[in-house]
Amino acid sequence: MKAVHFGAGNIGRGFIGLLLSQAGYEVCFVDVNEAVVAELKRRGEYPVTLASEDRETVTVQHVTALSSVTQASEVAAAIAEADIVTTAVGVSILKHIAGVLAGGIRLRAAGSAAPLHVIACENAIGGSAQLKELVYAQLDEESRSSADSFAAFPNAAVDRIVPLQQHDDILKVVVEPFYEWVVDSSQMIPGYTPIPGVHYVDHLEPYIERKLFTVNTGHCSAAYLGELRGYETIQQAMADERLTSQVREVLEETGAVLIQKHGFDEAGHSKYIDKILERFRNPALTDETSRVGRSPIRKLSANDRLVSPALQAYDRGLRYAALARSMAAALRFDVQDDPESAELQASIAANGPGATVTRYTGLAADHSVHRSVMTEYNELKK
Ligand SMILES: NC(=O)C1=CN([C@@H]2O[C@H](COP(=O)(O)OP(=O)(O)OC[C@H]3O[C@@H](n4cnc5c(N)ncnc54)[C@H](O)[C@@H]3O)[C@@H](O)[C@H]2O)C=CC1
Ligand SMILES: O=P(O)(O)OC[C@H]1O[C@](O)(CO)[C@@H](O)[C@@H]1O
Repeated sequence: MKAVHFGAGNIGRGFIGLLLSQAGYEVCFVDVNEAVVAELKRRGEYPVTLASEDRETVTVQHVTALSSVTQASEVAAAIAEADIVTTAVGVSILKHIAGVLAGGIRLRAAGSAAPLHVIACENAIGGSAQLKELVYAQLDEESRSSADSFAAFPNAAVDRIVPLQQHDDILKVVVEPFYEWVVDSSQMIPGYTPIPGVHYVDHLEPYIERKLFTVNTGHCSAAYLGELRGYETIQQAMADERLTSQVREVLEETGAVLIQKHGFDEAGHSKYIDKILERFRNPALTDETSRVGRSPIRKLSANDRLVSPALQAYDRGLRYAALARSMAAALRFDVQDDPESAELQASIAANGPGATVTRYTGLAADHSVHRSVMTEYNELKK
């Protein structure tokens, strides 16, 4: 079995590539990082270490790599022969890989036209659907209808904390032991071979919303509030009791939405929150607040981890003040080397915070959630 995986970064190597390899796939990574590509190709394996007490290391084998910059035709040929294509490049990068993926699909249509699953493993609602739209925009009518007959783009939710890596070995990844990969089985081609470790569900929304609005909402809240208080890592931030209780407050707000909307059991959801807060604290990891808060514009967008649950809480007459505080803290996220942080700060300086909130969240100035964000923003400035 053959897999092509776009993005040989933290999640690519530390989670998706690992699981696919353990399931018996030969994994071909595709990346723009030429050094990582060359090393994967040369060694054909790499180590993944679990951030737990005994720090178990597994060797991921039967891997190779191609450059998405210089080897587009080889990548297309690999896609034409693959059983599965996965991505972990970042949702905003999907548009850059759509062309080569379309090329692979065209080639496959002219050849085997065998069933192909394409799964975007990104932190986004409907990631694979977004990728499909980008790929289909590059295909003509005939290729689109051919692709319809053999390719499926099931949406997925992925969860594993993999911080920035700093090792002498550029391929080594240290990951938390926990992982969850949930795939929408209703969008899979009938007769598919399940991947061990993947949880297939016929209705993904409760899973992706529970994950994004708990793990990711909580994590970025800890990062934004932590940055404001001068903490460099999530572990330092989570040692601050006041900050932890503010993060818990946020998760109680999103939890109320999730419980009401999806019927999660209240006690069970409370345990889920406890477990996630414990994962954030993992002393075997060093996770920088600047990484976890990265790309604040994406995180403040209407369909993402802060605005979406706040709007759903507002619509249901539930509380959203703590979410508004996290959004206000996101507006203060001023981190060098993060282009979205720079853009946000430039917008605040040029247009003021109110117009900036409207521009990036889509919330009108007279919306209650917008007002609440502004109240919290002014409070945080004091
Ligand atoms: N790190 C984490 O804890 C988690 C990350 N995610 C999601 O996984 C995705 C990847 O995140 P990370 O692995 O942390 O990021 P990363 O930055 O470590 O990896 C991304 C990789 O994509 C590569 N890339 C960039 N442009 C490319 C292109 N045009 N073609 C091929 N490869 C390209 C980069 O060189 C890099 O190796 C994101 O959507 C993130 O939200 C989801 C769950 C956990
Ligand atoms: O690119 P993003 O959305 O910040 O993704 C990374 C986040 O996803 C998580 O892995 C949660 O699954 C966190 O470690 C991290 O905050």
